Amino acid sequence: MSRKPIIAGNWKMNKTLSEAQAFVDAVKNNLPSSEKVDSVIGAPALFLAPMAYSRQGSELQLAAENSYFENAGAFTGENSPAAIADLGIEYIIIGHSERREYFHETDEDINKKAKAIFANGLTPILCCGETLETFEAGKTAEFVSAQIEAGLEGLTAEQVSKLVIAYEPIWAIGTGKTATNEIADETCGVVRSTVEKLYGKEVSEAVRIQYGGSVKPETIEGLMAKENIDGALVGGASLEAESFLALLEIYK
Ligand SMILES: O=C[C@H](O)COP(=O)(O)O
Repeated sequence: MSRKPIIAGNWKMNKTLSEAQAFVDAVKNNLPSSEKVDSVIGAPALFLAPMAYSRQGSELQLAAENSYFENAGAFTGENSPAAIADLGIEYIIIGHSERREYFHETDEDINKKAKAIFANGLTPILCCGETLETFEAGKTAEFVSAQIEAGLEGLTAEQVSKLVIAYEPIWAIGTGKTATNEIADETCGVVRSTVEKLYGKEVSEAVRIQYGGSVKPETIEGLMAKENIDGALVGGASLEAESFLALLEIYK
């Protein structure tokens, strides 16, 4: 089965609105066709409404970097998935290791977010990945499998077949240490096998799995050639328009 690649930037807490708008202006007419690849930028919630307006008519898709799991209520400072969906954007990233580590998000929170995002008609990009300690102890497969099982709890087969999962070894994020293509593919394969165990072959063949962690324009082609890798979630190399476009060059 051929899965459409999805290359997603994750800006994290970077840029001002004027910088974000300059980025959209620079990339919006230079992206490959969405028939070949989904080209996505994950931006701070503050910028999503103006970016959704200025990307109109282009191939640029947008992601929020997080949301809450309730649609409304007394949750000061949180962003509603319903309000994000109303902006007309496509994805919400959930369970990034920075959210898990610095904001103490649990697998249970992340699972509730996945359900809320699907209920609002958007697609979650569900992140998983192990620490250096877990990697060095040879426990990556069991750790990542457990994160996936907990994250998918109660989702339907139809939902999971539309899901995007990002495997990001924490030791490779922002460190310049990309996992080798083989390690990245092997663990993306573990993710796919976990989905197969839970939902069967058809769903596991449909789910798209990204690798993330120090992906650069020079390294993306080798990663994308691997069987189990369907895309990339990219931090640093997505911040400049030129570099983001270079990540997509192989799809032009
Ligand atoms: O979400 C993106 C990842 O955390 C990777 O960031 P990085 O490409 O700067 O290593």
